[in-house]
Amino acid sequence: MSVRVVARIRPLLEKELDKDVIVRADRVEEGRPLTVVKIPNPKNEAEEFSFAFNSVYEQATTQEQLFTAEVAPHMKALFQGLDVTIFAYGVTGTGKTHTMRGGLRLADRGVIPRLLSNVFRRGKKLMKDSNGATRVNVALSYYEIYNDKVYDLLEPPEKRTPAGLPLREKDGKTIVVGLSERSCDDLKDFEKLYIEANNNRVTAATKLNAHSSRSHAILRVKVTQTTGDMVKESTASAIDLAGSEDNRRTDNGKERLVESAAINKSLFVLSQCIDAISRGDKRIPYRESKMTRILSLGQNNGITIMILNLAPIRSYHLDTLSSLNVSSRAKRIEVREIENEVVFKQPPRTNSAGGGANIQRQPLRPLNNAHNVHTGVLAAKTAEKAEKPDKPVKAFAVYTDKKPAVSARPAVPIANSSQPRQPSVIKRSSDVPDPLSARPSKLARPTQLRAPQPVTQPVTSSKQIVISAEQIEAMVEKKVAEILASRAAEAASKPEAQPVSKPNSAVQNQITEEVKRRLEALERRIDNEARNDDGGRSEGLRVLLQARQAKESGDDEAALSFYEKALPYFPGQARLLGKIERLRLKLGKAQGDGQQSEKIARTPRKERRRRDNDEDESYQEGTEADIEDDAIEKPARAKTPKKKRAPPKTKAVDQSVFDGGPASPVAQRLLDIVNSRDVALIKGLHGFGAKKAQDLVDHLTLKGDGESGRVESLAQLRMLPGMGGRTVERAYEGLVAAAAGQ
Ligand SMILES: Nc1ncnc2c1ncn2[C@@H]1O[C@H](COP(=O)(O)OP(=O)(O)OP(=O)(O)O)[C@@H](O)[C@H]1O
Repeated sequence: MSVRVVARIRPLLEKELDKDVIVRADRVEEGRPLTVVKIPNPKNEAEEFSFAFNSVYEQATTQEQLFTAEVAPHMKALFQGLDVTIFAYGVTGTGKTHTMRGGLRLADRGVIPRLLSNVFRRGKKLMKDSNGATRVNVALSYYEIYNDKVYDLLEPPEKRTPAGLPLREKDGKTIVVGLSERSCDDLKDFEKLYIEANNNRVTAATKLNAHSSRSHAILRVKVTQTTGDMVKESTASAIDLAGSEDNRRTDNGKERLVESAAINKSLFVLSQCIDAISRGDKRIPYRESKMTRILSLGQNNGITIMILNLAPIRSYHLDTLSSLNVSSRAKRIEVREIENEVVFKQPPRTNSAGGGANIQRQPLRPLNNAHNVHTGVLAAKTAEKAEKPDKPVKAFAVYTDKKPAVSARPAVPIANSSQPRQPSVIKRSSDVPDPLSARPSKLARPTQLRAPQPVTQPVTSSKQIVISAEQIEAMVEKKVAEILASRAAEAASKPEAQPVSKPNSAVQNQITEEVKRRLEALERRIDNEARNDDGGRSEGLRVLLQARQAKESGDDEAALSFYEKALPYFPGQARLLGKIERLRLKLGKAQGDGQQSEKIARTPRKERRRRDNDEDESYQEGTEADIEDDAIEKPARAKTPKKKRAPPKTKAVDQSVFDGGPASPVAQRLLDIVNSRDVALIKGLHGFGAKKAQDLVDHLTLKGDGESGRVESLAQLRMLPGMGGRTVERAYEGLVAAAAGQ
């Protein structure tokens, strides 16, 4: 299922009563729930932007209403073994802490105390209903991320070390090493702990909020249910993020500015992660901030609810628009709804006969991943009941009121939690392949909770989600080990080949050191590439690495095969083709199917050089040839200012295509690329950089997903911001040249 994103508009504060209200909740149709936030276009007040969410809560919404609609329905799932994450996001002073923590009066209590109250109540009921056969334990940990450092809030501030607590990845989850955990028996226990811990949290008065949170606060509520030797554990995480701040408005002093920079940076990384996930990128920059590592949006299993807090007044206008944009994209993020595994307690170790050091310990046996009955059944039932829309609608919708956008492209209201949700509505059909946004699919869930069973196959996603840095690391490590092993075997099988004066192991060491050094350089290079990757380029480089490794180990057949596999990632790359050709010759293979090789051989050197220069600049910087020749032997090349590339030489272009004339096939191709809104694709256009591509996509996104957001002609494209001068012509000529070179 997708991350559920709901918006909450806070009421006016006393000092704001005379201020101009510009944000309002709306519905797509009379009689439907509130699912739309409307806000004027800052550049044209007559125009209004609309952002659709799963649910929208207006100013008068009480704490209880929000909790009942958004959090309470997931408590059952928590006890069935699913992790639940709720986080508040928004600009400073918009009500995140109010939503999560709330006030001291009963009616003002926020999501966190209500959640705990619900957990204790359910736990007690479960124990009672099972006549004591099931025990439920609740344990808390509470920490903050302040200036990108993690501090335990359950420990007094004197105990903090300057570096804070380290993070580590374990079983696919990020854990804070050395974090304390306190068992909690009832609400009173919790409140005492929570109030004390909050006194340790860094807050300060800023111009925009008298009690501004200067840190992200993460409360983890671990629920452990024990029945006999069966242990089920799940965690509810409630996260109160610090708010982004526009320091032109805050008058922040030096200390506040440092905090603010850390807050803004982590929130920026979060928005980058959201963008990358919603685009289907392979690399998600989670690791660039501790907050995103911990939040692991889209990587964590279970249920995730994002509460976007909004202030309704004009002074927040641009900030509100920016957080509306980010959160709208967050709705595209899919999370896998998988319960945590049930484990069996270890029998106590004894020294009796049959035991002893030689006996292998029985490993903890995961139960079959029994899936969430509640949401699964509910979803299935409601999907049946739900009236079927004519066509699936994207979850994300930004549109303006200028056009009859609502009816033209109805943002199907995604049901409020108080109503059954319709996951099928917001999903793309699985049988329509969408290469631009490969997303992890939801796992099939059985409809019945199964009895404990012996180990079964672990459930895996049907699609590859991301190749993580760890996986790449593991892959490279494995390769290094393989090469070292094959070198060792080679050396052992040919003792006569070793110089007599050198002992075998010394030569081996020398070789392995060399191989290691070279592979490390390659790994570093690939890591760098992966950081900047926006397409299949790092995948291509990974294949090239394998080719290089195969060559290192003398396996020319495998090397050739890997080089050939890499070719689609770098089509027409002369050096790569040259390598393939040389290897083919060396292996005595016919060139019949190597048409490209022939083409290279016949292409005059000058022409080849010219074409190489016109090729995608990104490949020029990261070619395998570079890896071999430069990255290993030389330190990273000093960055010299990029020379402006000369536009590719093409035949005279018919100017009418730019002035509203009929679109040629190339013009249509250009428009298709632009309308794909895929930064990676657009960036590949001649004369486009990452920024220009991103700006264009942002502009189109703001215009909405309807007709007004599509570019229908090159003349129209030329009118868009940043598309002036010869930008469009250059992109067009680049495509003409590419077509001619094919
Ligand atoms: N729904 C609400 N009802 C009443 N008052 C609210 C509501 N939401 C926010 N407020 C008030 O608005 C002010 C700012 O709210 P809060 O401190 O929760 O903002 P925040 O988003 O957590 O800010 P920061 O990021 O700076 O910590 C507080 O005085 C709070 O009591």
